[in-house]
Amino acid sequence: MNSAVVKVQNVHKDFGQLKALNDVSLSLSQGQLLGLLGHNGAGKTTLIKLILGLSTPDGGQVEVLGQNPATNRDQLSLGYLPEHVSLYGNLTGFELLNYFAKLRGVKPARVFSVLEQLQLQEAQHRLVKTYSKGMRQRLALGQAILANPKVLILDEPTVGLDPEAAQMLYGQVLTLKQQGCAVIVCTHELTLVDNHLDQAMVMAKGHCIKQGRMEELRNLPELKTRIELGGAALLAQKDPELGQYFDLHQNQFSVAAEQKSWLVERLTEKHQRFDLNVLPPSLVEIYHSCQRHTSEIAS
Ligand SMILES: Nc1ncnc2c1ncn2[C@@H]1O[C@H](COP(=O)(O)OP(=O)(O)OP(=O)(O)O)[C@@H](O)[C@H]1O
Repeated sequence: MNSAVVKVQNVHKDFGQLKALNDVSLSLSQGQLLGLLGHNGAGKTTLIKLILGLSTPDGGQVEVLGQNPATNRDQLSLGYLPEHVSLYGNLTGFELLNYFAKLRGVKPARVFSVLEQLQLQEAQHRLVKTYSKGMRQRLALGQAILANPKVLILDEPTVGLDPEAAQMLYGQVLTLKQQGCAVIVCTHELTLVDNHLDQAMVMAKGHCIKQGRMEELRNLPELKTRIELGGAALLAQKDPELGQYFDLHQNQFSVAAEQKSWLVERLTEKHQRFDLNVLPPSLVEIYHSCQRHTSEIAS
């Protein structure tokens, strides 16, 4: 098992009376992608700022690559794509990345490889102000990954992008992840990241409501796995034990993690049905189930 490259332990952060972070912990290993989710004002950006070393916690500890990011920020291999990026429109894509490369002591050859990786080589000599939103966002990702960061933080990276541009951006993020980069993505676009995350953390009112590996979260007892198959209604009628798990409205079986194996076994062994489509709980369902706990938290 890889050791954690980002370790947040029991952090607190207050702004006057407001407890922006309340006993929040997380741990992320090399090559893992963590989704940081939560309503507006939940504390996601505050947490990101602590990890980036842009602010310090009032309690608890933050370690990035074994160091305190607040005191060793310049030495840390950290990339950041903020939610609102302003790029110099009167520079070309190449000039812009070259500028950041010089600033960070990155070899010029890396600029070419990043432009190629992000499929911007054809547009590299055009002014950035002529780029589409998707191209600008890719360029912004380019500046974040220029120095080959070991940890990359993305704040709402796909807002305003069309589905194709958004998928392309996540394609790039997955490549970085495969190369061992640990990635934290803060997003409200749950459907887009559902299949890509290794871990998710749901925050509300400065608390961590739920966190874990996606397999664990999809097996939370309060969530239902859905099973589709042709003629499900007839089968449910014939077999009352199966029938108790039949959802008439959705025309499918709906079962908690605990009974999932039983149901699948029943369908395959007793009824010899192998044409099942098993649909585990989605990230949206996980998120909404967590939000139900939010009202129990005092502001
Ligand atoms: N510098 C600050 N001074 C005072 N309050 C702050 C400061 N920064 C954040 N807050 C407050 O802390 C809480 C958490 O803010 P934060 O920006 O971390 O939320 P968020 O989850 O990133 O929200 P969003 O999804 O809207 O970006 C909010 O109530 C916010 O108003």
